[in-house]
Amino acid sequence: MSVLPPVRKDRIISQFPKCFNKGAALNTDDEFHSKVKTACQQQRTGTVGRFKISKVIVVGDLAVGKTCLINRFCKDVFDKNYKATIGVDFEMERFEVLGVPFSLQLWDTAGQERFKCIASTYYRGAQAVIIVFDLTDVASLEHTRQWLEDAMKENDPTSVLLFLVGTKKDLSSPAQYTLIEQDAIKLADQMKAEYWAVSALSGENVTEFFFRVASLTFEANVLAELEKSGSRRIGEVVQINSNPNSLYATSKKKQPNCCQ
Ligand SMILES: Nc1nc2c(ncn2[C@@H]2O[C@H](COP(=O)(O)OP(=O)(O)OP(=O)(O)O)[C@@H](O)[C@H]2O)c(=O)[nH]1
Ligand SMILES: [Mg+2]
Repeated sequence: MSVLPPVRKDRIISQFPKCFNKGAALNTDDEFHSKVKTACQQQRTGTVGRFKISKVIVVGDLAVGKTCLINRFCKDVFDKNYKATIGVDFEMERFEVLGVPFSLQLWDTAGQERFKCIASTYYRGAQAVIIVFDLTDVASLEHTRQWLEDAMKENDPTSVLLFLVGTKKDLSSPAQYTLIEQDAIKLADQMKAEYWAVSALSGENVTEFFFRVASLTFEANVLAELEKSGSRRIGEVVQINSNPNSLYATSKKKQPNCCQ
């Protein structure tokens, strides 16, 4: 019996969400991976959908808008007053991807230097890292390299999905935006991160961005499960017969009876 309420209707993902910019995307596919689609149809996603919760950490300079970004998505609110995050906070978001339940644990970390040592103890075990900068503050973009380095000290760079997100899009003029976007795309490419530009105030691209995070994380998880299981089918119970005689009995049956 499930104790959880059904997933909210606006958290159901049935189509592969598009990237923001094809020049700085983790993948440019139009659909979920065919292996992933088949595994979901056949309910062979293993631990994904049953016990697995994927950890996502959100890092970046103070006041770039990490908390506002998360709050816009999770609670659909925006607070214009700055309240620094002390240490960390987290939100759980439940999705249904291709019919499979999937949860993200979003860790909102503090950007202020004095809370950084507390926050960094929560970096470990992330499946996705969201590095946030303010589109109106070029220094915050420059600092993203350091945030990436710190986050990667605690994680396996080969398996973590990276996102570079510019916030406060509503505040930047088109000319200012074009300039900073060029640098951000270059940097995202070097980091092997996917670039997004959003506004927590207007909500522009916020849902699209988190759907993309959920879908890419889900896809990576299912592919990893499929790989782990190798040729064996995920979810299949391998039965090992504990009676050694049964093996003998089978082969014995096949033996020609030489006494006849
Ligand atoms: N105009 C505008 N302001 C924003 C946006 N996002 C955040 N802000 C403002 O920027 C300030 C800082 O936002 P926070 O989300 O608290 O920043 P933070 O990155 O969580 O800061 P720390 O917790 O100290 O690391 C607040 O005053 C917000 O109202 C946005 O998209 N547009
Ligand atoms: Mg905060």
